[in-house]
Amino acid sequence: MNAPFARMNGLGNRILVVDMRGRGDHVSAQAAIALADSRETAFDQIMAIHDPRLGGTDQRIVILNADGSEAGACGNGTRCVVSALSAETDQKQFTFETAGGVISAKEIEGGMIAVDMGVPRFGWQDIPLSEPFQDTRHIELAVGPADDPIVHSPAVVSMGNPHAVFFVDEDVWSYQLEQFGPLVENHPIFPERANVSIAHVRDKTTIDLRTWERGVGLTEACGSAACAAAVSAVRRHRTGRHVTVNLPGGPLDLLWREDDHVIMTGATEWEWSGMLNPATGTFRRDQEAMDA
Ligand SMILES: N[C@H](CCC[C@H](N)C(=O)O)C(=O)O
Repeated sequence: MNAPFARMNGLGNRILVVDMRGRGDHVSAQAAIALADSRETAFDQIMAIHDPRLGGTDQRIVILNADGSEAGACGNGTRCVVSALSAETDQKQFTFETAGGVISAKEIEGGMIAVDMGVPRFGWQDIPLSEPFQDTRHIELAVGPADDPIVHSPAVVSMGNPHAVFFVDEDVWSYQLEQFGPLVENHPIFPERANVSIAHVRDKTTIDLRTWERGVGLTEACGSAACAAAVSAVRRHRTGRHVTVNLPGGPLDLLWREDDHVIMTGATEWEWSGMLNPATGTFRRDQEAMDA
């Protein structure tokens, strides 16, 4: 039986929201890879909406990367899920179970969606790292020649998924992230791999950010990386707790509240809808979308 899906994006982060409610199966890794390979459905994350299984949650979300691996968090995709669900009913506030923990999100004015991404974790076992680093604000890791590294000493944090953030002095576009991103993603210090970002702090309230996503590659936007950069900048005394993070696809508003929760607010966009086979990834677009 085919499942309805929508192609959406959160600041250019390409998301397929698949409605798996009322069924027992899953979107397979094979289907994910097939959909990622097809030009029309090429995506960064699949957000599969399943029936809830934990009390107090509205839905369970299974998040898949383009390589078929599972992710514990996806901020941009979570906003797309809220936008899709709130279009169905009058409900504006949701609580989701994800592999990375329970998160809540709500639609606010102007179609913007705010996601409570939960509490960042900084312990080396939480990220996880393969070696005990006590101070995860800077870990010993450098890319390039030892005497003149291209980037070095990233801050590391788990936002439900692992992140390494290199703070740089130059413009983020002057770095070949596509070259060293995969090396850092797969470095043995990260036993579960990592999402890799370069961050440039413009001023106390503004960060520019580019991300190489684990299991995906370069993306227009990565919401959990924006959270990772914002909390890391605070830990390094570079910014205040409320910042704008500029991603290639647009800005996100980030607030690290005093109760430790990280609130990420931004836009989403619906592109088109269709039906897909969750086992194989074959799909068809709705006729009206094709005629449009
Ligand atoms: N695009 C996502 C994150 C994807 C995470 C994924 N690449 C991983 O952790 O494996 C976001 O907006 O937060």
